[in-house]
Amino acid sequence: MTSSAAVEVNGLRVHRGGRLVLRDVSCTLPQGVVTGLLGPSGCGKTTLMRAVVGVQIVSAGSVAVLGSPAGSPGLRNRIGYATQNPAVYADLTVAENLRYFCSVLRASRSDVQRVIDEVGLGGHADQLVSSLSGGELSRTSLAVALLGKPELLVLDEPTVGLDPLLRDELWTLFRTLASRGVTLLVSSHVMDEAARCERLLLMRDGSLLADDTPGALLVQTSTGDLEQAFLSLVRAKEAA
Ligand SMILES: Nc1ncnc2c1ncn2[C@@H]1O[C@H](COP(=O)(O)OP(=O)(O)OP(=O)(O)O)[C@@H](O)[C@H]1O
Repeated sequence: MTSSAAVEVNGLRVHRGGRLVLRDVSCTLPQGVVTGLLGPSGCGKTTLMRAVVGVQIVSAGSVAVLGSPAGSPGLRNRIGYATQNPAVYADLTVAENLRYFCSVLRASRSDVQRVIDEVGLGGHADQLVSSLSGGELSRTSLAVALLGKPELLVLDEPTVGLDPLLRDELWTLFRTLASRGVTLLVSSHVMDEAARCERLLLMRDGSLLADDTPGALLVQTSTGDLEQAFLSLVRAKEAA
């Protein structure tokens, strides 16, 4: 593992439900960088994220995270993971959930207010989670992932259902965190989010089509936008 790599994935192969859903995936996540994981629904984004977090049974290959094998007990408090289906308690308020997870993680109590402010949920802190909108719920899940100042954040479609203003604010937060040295892996199936990432992993049908900067992908494919670049890479692979 190189010193600047927070995550190194080598020859990762995963079966789910008897099907091969990750096919020899290899990639590197540089430390302090926002890496976008993009590709169509069902291509394997969540599965790759689960492997990085260490909750996915793998058939072959290796995943090293912050210098240790993924899933090592010592990594637990160093990684924040926000899933697509928020794992928060519906019958507690936003602040109660955060106080609960704060004690589970043994994070500082002052973190609760910090993360509420970071995700813009100040007006909803005392609201029951069961009454939140979809976007507020996903921001609550993101707030939980931010507790304890993790070194690696794995965020599965954190901006789904958010209006453009909130999306913009969250991407600004992601870049601020990265500038402090946090490594972020952020999935999306919306190509217009790709341009906001410093690096991109483009995925299709369980394989990586590209692991590069948005600018380099445009140059490599001689295209003007990342949607076209993705299509060009798909066609090149099919023609090969
Ligand atoms: N528990 C499971 N059992 C069997 N197959 C599964 C399971 N979970 C996921 N899969 C399959 O694995 C493949 C990859 O799924 P994954 O959730 O990683 O895709 P994704 O790119 O994250 O999709 P989306 O953007 O829709 O969330 C899909 O074909 C999916 O149907």
